Amino acid sequence: MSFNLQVNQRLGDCTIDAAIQSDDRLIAITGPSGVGKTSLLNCIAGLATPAAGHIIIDGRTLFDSTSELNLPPDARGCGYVFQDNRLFPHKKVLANLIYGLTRKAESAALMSFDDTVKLLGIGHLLDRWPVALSGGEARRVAIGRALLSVPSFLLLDEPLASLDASRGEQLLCAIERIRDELNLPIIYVSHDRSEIDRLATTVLAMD
Ligand SMILES: Nc1ncnc2c1ncn2[C@@H]1O[C@H](COP(=O)(O)OP(=O)(O)OP(=O)(O)O)[C@@H](O)[C@H]1O
Repeated sequence: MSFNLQVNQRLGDCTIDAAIQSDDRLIAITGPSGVGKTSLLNCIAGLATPAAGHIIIDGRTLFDSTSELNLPPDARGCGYVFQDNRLFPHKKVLANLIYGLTRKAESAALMSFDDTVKLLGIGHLLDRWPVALSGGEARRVAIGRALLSVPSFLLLDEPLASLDASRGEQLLCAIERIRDELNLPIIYVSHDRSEIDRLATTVLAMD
């Protein structure tokens, strides 16, 4: 099974009570602003600890409150593309991209560096500083960096937010290819129903 998640968490006034099981390689999480979508991703990445539940991805248990198993973030193999990208501002795009790659055998890569750059259309940006990227360019670099880190699974938090229709369509096509060509479990967070209908058949609606 690709995903077997049950997460209970309380954050201030917000209570997360989420459960989903799916064999799909891409599942979507949707719901209104403030319902806890990002907090749920943080639990899956290991950046926050649920009060109770389990997180099992591709048969690998990352968290289980019953057996008190809680893998640290760097043992989870998570490629996390944050809403605000979080590129290293002091490294050029090329250095951001190879940051993860240099820590692992290049032969283990899901896709070669050149193919990743081509898929995301970022070849002309390699010598730029992050501060000189548009929102859509930075998002594509962040996805490239996550893919090149050879993740066991990918978390995409509102990846199309703040992009215009044409840039959004380009990125959606790239995500469809990642979904179809790489054998990688993906969790896609969005509040946009049309994006979700296009990408996912398994949807966790939080409310
Ligand atoms: N560490 C924390 N302590 C207390 N409350 C928190 C904490 N982190 C998040 N929250 C609250 O939990 C709620 C859920 O936040 P979260 O960012 O997960 O929502 P979201 O569904 O991703 O929203 P958006 O769609 O706007 O990004 C919010 O009310 C937020 O203020």
